Amino acid sequence: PWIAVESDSSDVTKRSDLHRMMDMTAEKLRLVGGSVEMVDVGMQALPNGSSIALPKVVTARFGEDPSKRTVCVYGHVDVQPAKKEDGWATDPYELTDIDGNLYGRGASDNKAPVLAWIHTVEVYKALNIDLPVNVKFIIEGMEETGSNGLDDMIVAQKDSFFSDVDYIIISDCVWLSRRPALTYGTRGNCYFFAEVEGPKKDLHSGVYGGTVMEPMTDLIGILDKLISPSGKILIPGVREAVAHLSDEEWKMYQDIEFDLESYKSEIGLSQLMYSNKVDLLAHRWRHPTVSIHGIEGAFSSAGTKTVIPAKVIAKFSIRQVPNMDPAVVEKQVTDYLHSVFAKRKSPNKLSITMVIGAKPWLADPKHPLYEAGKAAVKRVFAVEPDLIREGGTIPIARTFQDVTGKSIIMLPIGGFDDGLHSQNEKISRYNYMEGTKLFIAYLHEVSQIKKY
Ligand SMILES: CC(C)C[C@H](NC(=O)CN)C(=O)O
Repeated sequence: PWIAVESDSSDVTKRSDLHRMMDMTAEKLRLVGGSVEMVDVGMQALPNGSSIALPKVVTARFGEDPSKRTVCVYGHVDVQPAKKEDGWATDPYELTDIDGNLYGRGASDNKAPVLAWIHTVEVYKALNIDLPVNVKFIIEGMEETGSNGLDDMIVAQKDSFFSDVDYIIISDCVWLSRRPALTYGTRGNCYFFAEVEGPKKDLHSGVYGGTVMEPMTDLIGILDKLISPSGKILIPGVREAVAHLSDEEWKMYQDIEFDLESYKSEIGLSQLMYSNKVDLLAHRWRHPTVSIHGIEGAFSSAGTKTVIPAKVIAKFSIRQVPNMDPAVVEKQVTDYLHSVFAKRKSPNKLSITMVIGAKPWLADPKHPLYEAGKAAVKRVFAVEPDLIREGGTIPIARTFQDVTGKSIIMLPIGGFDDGLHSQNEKISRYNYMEGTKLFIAYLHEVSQIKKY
């Protein structure tokens, strides 16, 4: 039933579904014996000046034994948008089991991993075995749009909910290959809207074309100046801020099992930006990049409408890395695009807004949490895990680290080919089941950690 809920946090018309999803999450946690709270995190301001209630954050607690360690599991139950007509083979909101894979929007990102964690505590209860550690949960519904409201909640509950938490565990990422992995870094994300506004209404391109400077032409012109075809970011100051790749990191990347040919065939491309493993991994994990996601207001349906759109809004984002800072990136991008736009001498109006400013996160992979992770992976899968970073963003990871001062581990169970945010997202039954075993084993290993 979780997949059937269209808990798309980016679409305000789906907000009631998102509220229902949070209620279902709370109910599930209650059913397995948790002390559950639904925390009101306030309102979300919308671009049109109105506001809408944010989904409540669900917290839960299992066990309060002061002699045990306490872990806090973070996850999210909101999803990215999905429509069957995007090219899905099945209904994205109907869980479909094909050949041992469970398809549906949010299957891997992040509903199944959240359920696997809930099943973990349920298993201990069902077998009448005491949990080896106290377990807390914090499950949100706005991760896919930047975790709106959660930062403030963490600050507010730093000395209450988080006071007895020793470690934070996040399972909102995927393995790099078929080998299980432990993740010690994520990139951040600065998400921008660039709006170009021209005539007061859309125009017929035959009647007016050639007489006006078109907003869409202006917009495409400035977007083209963000990044070169070979991937060089053209915004002054951005590349200069990036932390240097150390010899130790280079060696770590070199030792990781990763096949470029399989990567190419997984995504259906004959050529990649880099042809050696270390460069490719470094540009996936610890270099910034610019991606252009879409243009609102542009004609995008089938057919041939000959319109000059009056107002267009580009959506693009910069995955940022240590030592970049979202506030600095915001200024660099805004100043640069305005200067590029000024050279066009267009009468149209440009405005740039940064709507997400999520920081990158980096942990020490030598921390005992990672040793515990290695032991748990070995126990369940009988292999050593890869130590990897993640190119995507968990907006709240850095806040957890900075505000609570607790150590974090990312313990993924999703497969490398799960298709997060894409068509036909899935999680395999194998990863779901073995992943649950991994979590069960991990709680035991964490209980064995000596004071750090
Ligand atoms: C800020 C982004 C929208 C966050 C998003 N996170 C995830 O996909 C994590 N599962 C991302 O695009 O990286």
